[in-house]
Amino acid sequence: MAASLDGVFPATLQEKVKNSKLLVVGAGGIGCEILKNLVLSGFPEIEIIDLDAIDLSNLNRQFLFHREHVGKSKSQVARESALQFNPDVKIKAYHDSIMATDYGVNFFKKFDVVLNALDNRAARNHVNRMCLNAEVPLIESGTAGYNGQVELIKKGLTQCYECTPKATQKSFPGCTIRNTPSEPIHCIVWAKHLFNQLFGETVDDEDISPDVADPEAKGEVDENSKNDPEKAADEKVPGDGNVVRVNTRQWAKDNHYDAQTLFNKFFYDDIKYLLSMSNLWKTRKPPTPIKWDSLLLKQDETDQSYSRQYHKIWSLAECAAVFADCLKKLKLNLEKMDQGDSLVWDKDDQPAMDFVAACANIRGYIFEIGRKSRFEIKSMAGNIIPAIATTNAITAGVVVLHTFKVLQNQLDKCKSVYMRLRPNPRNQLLVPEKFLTAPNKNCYVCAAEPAIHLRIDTKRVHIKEFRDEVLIKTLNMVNPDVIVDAKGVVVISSEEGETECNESKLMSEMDIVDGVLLKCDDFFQNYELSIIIVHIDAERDEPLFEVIADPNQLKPKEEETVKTSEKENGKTDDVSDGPSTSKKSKINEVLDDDDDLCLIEDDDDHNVSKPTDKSATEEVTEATDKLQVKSPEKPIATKRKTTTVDDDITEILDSDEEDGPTQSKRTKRSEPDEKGVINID
Ligand SMILES: Nc1ncnc2c1ncn2[C@@H]1O[C@H](COP(=O)(O)OP(=O)(O)OP(=O)(O)O)[C@@H](O)[C@H]1O
Ligand SMILES: [Zn+2]
Repeated sequence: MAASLDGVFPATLQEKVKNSKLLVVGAGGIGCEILKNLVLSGFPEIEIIDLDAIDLSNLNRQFLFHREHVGKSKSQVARESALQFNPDVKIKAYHDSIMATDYGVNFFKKFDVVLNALDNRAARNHVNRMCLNAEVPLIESGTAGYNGQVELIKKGLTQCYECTPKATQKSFPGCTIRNTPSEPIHCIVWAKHLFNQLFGETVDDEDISPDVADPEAKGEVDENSKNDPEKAADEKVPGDGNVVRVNTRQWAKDNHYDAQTLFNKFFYDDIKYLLSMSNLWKTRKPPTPIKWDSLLLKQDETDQSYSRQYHKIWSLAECAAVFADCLKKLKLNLEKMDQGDSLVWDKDDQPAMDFVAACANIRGYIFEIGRKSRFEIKSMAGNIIPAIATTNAITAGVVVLHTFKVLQNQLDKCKSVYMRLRPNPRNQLLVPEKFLTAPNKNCYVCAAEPAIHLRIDTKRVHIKEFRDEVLIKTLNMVNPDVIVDAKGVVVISSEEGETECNESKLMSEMDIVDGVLLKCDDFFQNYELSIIIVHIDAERDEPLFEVIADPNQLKPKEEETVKTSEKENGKTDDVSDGPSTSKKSKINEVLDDDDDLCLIEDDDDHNVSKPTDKSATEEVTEATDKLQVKSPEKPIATKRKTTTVDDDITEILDSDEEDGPTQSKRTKRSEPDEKGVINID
C-alpha cells in the first residue's frame, strides 16, 4: 500500500504516516468512512472502539457492514472489512465504551492523533478531557443531515469541545406534560416517561399522573379531593401527586401488567381526575377519558399488520391493541433482566418504540392533539435527523486531511471546516474558518484553574440530584468526589457506599449554602473543578440550577438595567433571556441527547474576519457571550416545530443561508427563522 502512496503524498508525509498510531472513537457513519480512508492512505497502526452492535438501519450508510453482520460488534466487523482493503494494517478493535475506566490517560497517550466519530455529547466531552490530559491532538467531527463539521482540538492552541457551553436541550414544564399537553411532542415525552415508570429506570420527576400541585389548579384540588369519589379510588393507585404513592412499577406488577387495568388507569381514571381540576379547562378544551371497554377491540386479534405500517396513523383501537401487545413483550423482557435491573428505552427496540408510539397517540386522541405515524414519532422521540452517507463520507475525508496536517505539525492549517448544503457566495460547500479559535479563558474544562459559579436552589436540590444532574449530566463528570473546601467534609465520594447516607439530604442540610466553595474532582478524568455556590429561590417550573462559567455574568450590567426598564415599560425584547454563558437545567426534564453535534451560527462571510485590534481570547469571550441557552420561543426550523428537542441540531439544520461560518461555533442565532428544512428518510 505504501507504494501506492508514492507520488501522491510527499515523502515527508509518507514517513509521518508510516510511523503513526491513531485511535478512532466510534465505528458508525463517520467512523467507518474514516477507517476506510485510513487504511487506504497507508496508516500502519489503528485502534478503533465502539460499544455498539450493528443494526439493520445502519446498513444504508455504513458500508463496512452487510446484512450478515447485523447483531455483531461494530468495531470488530469494521476491522475485518477494512482489512480486506489493506491486510497489512494492524487494526485493534475494542467492543467497549470509550468512557470505561480501562481507557485512562495512559491509553490515550499511546496515540499521535485521536479521531472522534461519536454521536453523543457525554462521550465527546469525555474524550475531549482525556485528550487534553494526555496532550494528544483530537480531531472532532459530526454531521447532521447535509451539514458537517470538523475541528481540531489541541490543548493551549484551540478551543476545546467544552469551551463554549452548548445550549441546553429543550425541556417542558412538568405540568404541561402531566396535565395540559398541547403538542404531539408533549404526548411523546409523557409516553417515554410512562415507559420508564413501568419498565425503565424510574426518575421521580418523570411522573406521569396528574400533577395536583399545578399552580393553575391552585385551591381547587383539595376541595375536589374531598368530594370526588374518583379521588378515593385514585388514592389506591400510584403516582397521584399529593396522595398515597405506590410505586408505579410495583402497582403494574401487582396487576400482572394487565392491559385493561393499566389502560383504564392511565387513560380513564387519571384523565377523569384531570377533569376535576376545572381551572385547567377554563381556557382549554377538556380531555376525553377513554375506557378500554369502549374501544370495540377485536378479541384474539391476530392480524396486527397495521402495527408494521410505519407511515400510517393508527386508529385508537389499533393503538390500544399495540399497547396491549407491547405490554406483554416488555413485561417478558423485564422478567429476563436481573432483579433490580430495568429496560432502557431505545428507538430501535421494536416493542419499546411501538409502546411509545401507541401511548403518545392514545393521549393525542384524549387531548385532541394531532396524531402522528410511528415513523414520525420515532423521529421525534429518538431525536433523529436522517444521516446522509455522502455527508459522512465528505466529513470523514476532511478528518483524514486534518490528520495529515497534524502529523506534519501544520496545526495552523487545521482550521475548522463546515460542510454546507448550498455553496456560499464564494462557491464553497466546505467552508473553512479563517482562524484557529483560541481557548476560552473561562472554560471550566481547559482553563488553568477551572471554576464556575453555580446558581442553585440549595433548599430544593438533594445531594443525589446535585451529583447526577449537575456534576454528571451537566458538567460531564463520570465519578466525582466533592468536599466542602472550608471544612474538608466529604459530601460525595466516588467510592461506592461511602457517602450514600448523604444522598437523600438537601444541599442546605449539608451546609452547602450561598457562598460555599466546593472542590470537585474526577480522578478518572484527572479533572478538578471549584464550584462557588450562589443560592437562588427558584420559582416553580424555573430551572433549579444554572452553571455560570463567566463570573462577569453575575455582575449587574448596564445593558441589563436598560432591558429591565424597557420590560417594565411594557416593551418586550426577545434578546432579554438570550445571551449567557450559562447552562440552565430543569432537573429531569431534558430529553435524550443522542446525535448531538458542535454547531455553528451562520453569519455573513464578511463578518468572519477577526478585527485586528482584538485578541483571540476577546473574540472567544464575545462569541461566548452571544450564547443563548434557552430554547427560542419559536422553533427555528419549521418542520421540526414540535421536535426541537435538541436545539443544536435544529440550529445546524437551518444553516443553509448563503453565507459563511463565523468564529462563534455553537452559537445560537437569536432570530428564529422559518426556512425550510430537509426532512428525508
Ligand atoms: N461511549 C462510546 N464509546 C464508544 N463508541 C460510542 C460511544 N458512544 C457512541 N459510540 C458510537 O459512536 C458511533 C456513532 O455513529 P453514528 O452517529 O453513525 O451512530 P449509529 O448508531 O451508527 O447510527 P444512528 O444513531 O443514526 O442509528 C456509534 O456506532 C456508537 O455506537
Ligand atoms: Zn475549553
